[in-house]
This record gives sequence, C-alpha cells and structure tokens, in this order.
Amino acid sequence: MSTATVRVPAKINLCLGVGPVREDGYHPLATVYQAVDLHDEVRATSRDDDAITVAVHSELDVRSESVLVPEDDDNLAVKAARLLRETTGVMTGVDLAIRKVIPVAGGMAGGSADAAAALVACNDVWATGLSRAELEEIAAQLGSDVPFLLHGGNAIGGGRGETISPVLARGSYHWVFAMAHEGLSTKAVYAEFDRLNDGSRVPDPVVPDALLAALRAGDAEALGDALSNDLTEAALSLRPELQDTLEIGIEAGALGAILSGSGPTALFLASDEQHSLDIAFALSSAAGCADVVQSRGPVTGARSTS
Ligand SMILES: C[C@@](CO)(OP(=O)(O)O)[C@H](O)COP(=O)(O)OP(=O)(O)OC[C@H]1O[C@@H](n2ccc(N)nc2=O)[C@H](O)[C@@H]1O
Ligand SMILES: Nc1ncnc2c1ncn2[C@@H]1O[C@H](COP(=O)(O)OP(=O)(O)O)[C@@H](O)[C@H]1O
Repeated sequence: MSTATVRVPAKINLCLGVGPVREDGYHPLATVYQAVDLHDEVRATSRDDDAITVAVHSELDVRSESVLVPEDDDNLAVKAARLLRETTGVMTGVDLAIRKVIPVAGGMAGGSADAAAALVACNDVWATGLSRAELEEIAAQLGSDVPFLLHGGNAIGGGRGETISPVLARGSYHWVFAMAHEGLSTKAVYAEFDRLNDGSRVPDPVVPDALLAALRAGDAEALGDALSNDLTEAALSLRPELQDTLEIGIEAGALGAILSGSGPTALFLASDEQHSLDIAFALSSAAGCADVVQSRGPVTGARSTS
C-alpha cells in the first residue's frame, strides 16, 4: 500500500476577458490566472482491489461544504483518478481523502484544484510516471482551469481557459477574500452572460496591456487599477447584493476590487499586511459576507508534501 499527499492552491483571475459563445457552448477566454495561498489537500492511498473511493473533510465552518461536494463518482478528484487510470492502463484502485479549505462554487476553482491534486497524487501512488506536460493534457479534459492548478504561479489562460502560457511577473501581492453565504454555478453565470449580451456583438477577449505592465513592474497600485472581470455584470445580475460587498472593500481603501471568476467570492488587493487587515476588518461585519480570508499570491501549483 502506498500513500501520497498533495497540496493544491485556489486560483483567482486578475483579468477575465470573455468572448462570444462558441459552437461547443464554451466561451473563448483571455485571462491571467494567479495561484493564491488558500489550499486544499488530497491524500491518495492505493488499494488492493480496483475500487476508487473519496471522502471529503471540510475545514470550512461557514457552510456545510461537505454536503455540497459529491462523495461519489461525480467528485472531480474521482473523475481525475479514473481518467488517469484509463489513459495509463493501471488496474489498481485508490482511496482519496480531500481536506477542503477552498470555498465550494466560489469562483476559486476548488473542484478543479482537487482534480489537479488527484492527478499528481495518483501518478505518484500508481507509479505511472507521467510528466507534468502529460498530466496537463489529461487535466484539460477534466475542466478548463485544471491545467493551471497543476502549473500555479501566474499564467495567461487562452482557449476556453485550458491553454496556459507564461507571463512575466514580479512581486508578491496581499489579497483579502470575502466569501459569500452561498455558491454560484459557473454554468449559470456564463448562461446569464449570454442572455445579457443576446443580440449585441461580443468582441474577442484580450488581456489588457496595463495589467501586463503592472505585473512586469510588480506595481500593486497599477495592478489594482487594472483588475477586470467580464463576468461581473452577469454575476451581479444573479446576486445583486455582491455590489455592497465590493463597495465596502473599496471604501476601506482597497487598491482594486473584483469578483473572483464567476463569483460569488469578492477579492480585494491591499498594499501590505496592515492594509489587508484593515480591509478584512471592514468586511467582517458585511451582511453578505460569510467569512473573510487574508491571503498572498502567487504560490506554486499542485505539489506533493510527502
Ligand atoms: C469562470 C472560470 C474562470 O477561470 O472559473 P470559476 O469561476 O468557475 O472558478 C472558468 O472559466 C471556469 O472553468 P471550469 O470551472 O473549469 O469550467 P468547466 O468545468 O470547463 O465548464 C463548466 C461550464 O462553464 C461554462 N464555461 C466554462 C469555461 C469557458 N471558457 N466557457 C464556458 O462557457 C460551460 O457552460 C461549461 O459547461
Ligand atoms: N472536489 C470537489 N470540490 C468542490 N466541488 C466539487 C468537487 N467535485 C465536484 N464538485 C462540484 O463542482 C461544483 C463547482 O465547484 P468549484 O470548483 O468549487 O467552483 P467554481 O467553479 O466556482 O470554482 C460544485 O458545486 C460541486 O458540486
């Protein structure tokens, strides 16, 4: 019996440009991902038979997350293990144990993170020996943002989010995350984006030059000004009260404030540790805010800890 434990970060999108819906139902993206210091952990233990099981232990006390996360074949970590097994021809099973810290359906890619971690952990316990590049190919079949969670750091996401390319970036940033009481479905937010844009011409998405320049310079103030998210209007249309959360952070002096991916988590950029504490304090009494977390980014992608 062999065991591997993998730590995997959440992601945020510093910009999220969304283009017109494609024929396959996905949207072309121009995004810059950043991996942040908020981690799930996936432990894989090989079995004598061919079963694949999963157990979820939630570290979040704000919502009963373990109820929302499937503990069966619908769990993205199980899907990842199955796809790795099909691809490599392995016959052995595995028990997966997930320690969940990343908010569920929060726009921070928690499910995708667990899928990325399961790929790394199973590649280890099954000794399948796939390279990072080979794992990234499997990751893209599991979800649009799974390849980035293997990669970590900062990266440009193209295609439907699954193609990762390097970005020149400097600096470590202080973030504050405001978690909402209830998650938002990614699919529903993209559908709302289409509904709101019905009849208008949606331009092809681009990564703003100002954002790339801010990252190159490691300039937090310029980065705060350049943060953007094309899904904002759609997410706010489904959850109007998120506007209040964003405004509280802005009033508290955040350098920038946007929703994380499809929301509902709101993210705020601070200039330093003390500033981040002040913003977190202001948000902690906001009605729409279930929890506030201070974090740093960028951090590395899915990595083995054992
Ligand atoms: C919005 C983003 C921004 O990074 O993140 P989250 O807010 O979910 O964390 C991503 O695009 C989420 O990627 P991911 O969660 O991997 O999505 P997938 O599983 O591939 O797709 C779920 C559904 O979202 C829609 N979808 C996803 C990606 C994309 N480029 N266009 C889409 O229209 C499709 O309706 C799809 O059926
Ligand atoms: N391991 C997992 N962790 C979280 N959610 C999962 C997992 N496996 C499947 N899901 C499903 O995926 C949905 C989206 O989850 P998540 O990745 O956390 O959100 P988002 O797409 O907003 O970043 C959840 O509602 C849940 O039902």
